[in-house]
Amino acid sequence: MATVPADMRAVPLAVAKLFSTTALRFRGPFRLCLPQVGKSSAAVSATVRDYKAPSKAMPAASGFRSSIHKTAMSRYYSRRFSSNASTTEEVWEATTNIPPDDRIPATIITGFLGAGKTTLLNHILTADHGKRIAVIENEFGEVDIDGSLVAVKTTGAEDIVMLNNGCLCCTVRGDLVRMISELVKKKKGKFDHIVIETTGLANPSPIIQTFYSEEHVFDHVKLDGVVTIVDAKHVRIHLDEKKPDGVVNEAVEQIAYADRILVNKTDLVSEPEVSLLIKKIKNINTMALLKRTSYGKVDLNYVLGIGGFDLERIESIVEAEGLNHDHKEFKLDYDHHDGHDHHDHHQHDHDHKQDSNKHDHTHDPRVSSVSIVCEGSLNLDKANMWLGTLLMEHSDDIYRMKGLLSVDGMEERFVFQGVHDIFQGSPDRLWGSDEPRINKIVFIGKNLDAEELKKGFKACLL
Ligand SMILES: Nc1nc2c(ncn2[C@@H]2O[C@H](COP(=O)(O)OP(=O)(O)OP(=O)(O)O)[C@@H](O)[C@H]2O)c(=O)[nH]1
Repeated sequence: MATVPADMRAVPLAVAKLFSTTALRFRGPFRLCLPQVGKSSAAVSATVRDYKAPSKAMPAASGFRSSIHKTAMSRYYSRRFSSNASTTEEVWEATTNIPPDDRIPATIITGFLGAGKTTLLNHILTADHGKRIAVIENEFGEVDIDGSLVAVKTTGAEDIVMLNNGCLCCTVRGDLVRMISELVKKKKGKFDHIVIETTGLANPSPIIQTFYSEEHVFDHVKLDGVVTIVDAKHVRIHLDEKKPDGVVNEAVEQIAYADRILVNKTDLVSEPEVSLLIKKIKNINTMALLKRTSYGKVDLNYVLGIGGFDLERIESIVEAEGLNHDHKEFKLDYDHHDGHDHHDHHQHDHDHKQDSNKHDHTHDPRVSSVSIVCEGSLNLDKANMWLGTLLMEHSDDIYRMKGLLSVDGMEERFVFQGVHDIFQGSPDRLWGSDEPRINKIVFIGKNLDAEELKKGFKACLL
């Protein structure tokens, strides 16, 4: 089982502490790190509790192939891991443990069987965006690799590795790690971006976690975003499918983890059907941006280089939450002066006002988004305890979260993002002197108790 380096792990783990002056990445019992009041602070990245590593046993034949595709050469722009970690000496030492962000960005393309993943991939590979793209494909069963990927022929793959019979989220995650490691070792400098196409039955969560839990991957590759392509014609059947307790509904999960959602095959359905579907999708994930597409035709900037896991982008994401650029009807009616939440129930109410005939609650009701928008400043200790305890107790159910917080005594805003038990946080820019201190948090997950979350948050306010 790969672990994070010892110097990153060597932190006391006893106390739940979220905001801190140190930048650490660790596993073990939870510690969140809040800033020490009066000191500048740096990023923190943490794994909340011990992560269950994938089995190292390789299946006899497992489901990957990788290839590097060339289009025009382009310069790769590096970005820092976290924005402005102006630091004390102690902090500086810690922050040096976090690799500078010249890591290779990786995009996960997910979506149910037949939704159009390969079609989108081909669009990406044949478009003129100047990026050299390494592709990792995960297929179930035997496939004709040359036949199934048109772009291999048109762009010329430098290297193809293919493995079959396994789902990336289950048995072959070890292969993903190995493949990324090999790409980095043997081909670094020859590609600018990695695109991973999952099988239609993959749950994105373990794949996302691989980018944080596997040292070799984390050090060289950063997750750029999860793009979920949805079959507008058929997805509803899958979203509505009742699964036995404990069995994942992949179609719902794929939507829940997404940074970008492409509602594809819009040529096959009527406009009202698409609108209704979009409402269902937004009930699951209010955070992702969404576009309608046909044959995966989308501006590539919309799916590549999106920084879905970057702390620097948290603001735009929490600002945009519910305000989908493609579908303005999902704008949520924030009251910036009274703390309140937006939950799928709220969204349902909202939708019903617009169309009272459409009672469309049939997706897995356990997966939803909760947003909290509230002015005020948080007591440091209470916030640490609340968020720490929340993740300790519910990290399995919290798929993704993002937030921007005002902490009492801290001059900067604190931004964070998390996936289950993985937490990254950092102070970003200073609050403006006249700027209202508005906290914004979005949770996406299973069985989220909106009232409880709201109550817990409010109890941390001064
Ligand atoms: N009408 C229509 N067909 C589409 C569209 N996008 C993809 N298709 C077709 O849908 C079929 C499945 O597309 P793929 O791109 O192979 O889907 P996939 O998600 O990779 O499929 P799996 O790998 O089997 O899960 C193909 O025949 C595509 O040509 C679209 O927007 N409209």
